[in-house]
Amino acid sequence: MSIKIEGLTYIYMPNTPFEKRALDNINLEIKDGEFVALIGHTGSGKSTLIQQLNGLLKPTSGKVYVDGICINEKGVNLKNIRQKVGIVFQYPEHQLFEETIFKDISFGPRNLGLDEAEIERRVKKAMEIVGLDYEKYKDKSPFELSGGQKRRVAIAGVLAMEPKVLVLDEPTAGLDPKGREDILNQIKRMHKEYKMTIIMVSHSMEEVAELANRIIVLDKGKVVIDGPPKEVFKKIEILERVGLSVPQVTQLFIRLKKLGFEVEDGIITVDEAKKEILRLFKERKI
Ligand SMILES: Nc1ncnc2c1ncn2[C@@H]1O[C@H](COP(=O)(O)OP(=O)(O)OP(=O)(O)O)[C@@H](O)[C@H]1O
Repeated sequence: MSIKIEGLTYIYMPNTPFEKRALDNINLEIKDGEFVALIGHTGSGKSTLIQQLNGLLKPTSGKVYVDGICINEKGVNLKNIRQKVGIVFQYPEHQLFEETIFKDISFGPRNLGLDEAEIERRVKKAMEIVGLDYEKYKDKSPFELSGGQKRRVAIAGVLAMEPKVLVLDEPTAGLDPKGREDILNQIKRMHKEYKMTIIMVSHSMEEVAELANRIIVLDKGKVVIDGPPKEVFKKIEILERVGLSVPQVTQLFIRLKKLGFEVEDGIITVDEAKKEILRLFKERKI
């Protein structure tokens, strides 16, 4: 299922002194199965853009197509679109409210009017994807859990709608390193095993280098770079101009090269760095 964005502009509070052009003529196509990272400095328009993907915000001008359907036309069933494109907002655990984890995760499917067996199947599957044991947790209160676990329950609530595209707005914000790693591993699984299309907003270049197949860089509501991580992280000058950087290992290898070591270009993950350092040792270049 693809998402296509044509000439999308969005202005907050138009024709007032507070008018703000948050998105400025965005053109994009996101294909089935992609893992896209959306990065950009604070205020660059990332959250505004993702809210356009399921019709939560309506374009000032331009169009958004989901699965070939223009979602901005009158009469479009937005409930249907929101089932296909699930959004996990920042700190989604703040929206947990039911007394048990089962009830919380089943809230969306129940609203769809599904029968009890189907609701249970979906809750079980969603909990499995986020790594929460169904029998152990289903009757517990979500408020008894750790921060990372609460977030997983919240994500499971969106997964229970069985979206084709999952949009995550800074899914690791505020978590400790273990919580971060767990959530990232689960997102990786959703993409690999469950074949979901993932769009992830992140401030961490390390996370993005590790996970995404494609990076879209926003600045002042415009797309300034769009490409595979290795290509994007070569454009250091543009990234710095828009207040971003490259992963720390990339910075390290750029310095090693400047110092005269014969290192490969385009090292962006810790794993690649490890292999490259081992190669240098083997070939006695360090
Ligand atoms: N409800 C709103 N009313 C008016 N202006 C807004 C509103 N929401 C966002 N903006 C403005 O629109 C621009 C884009 O904001 P947006 O939240 O989309 O950026 P962002 O890249 O998601 O930032 P962050 O990384 O801080 O979440 C900013 O200048 C912001 O101040």
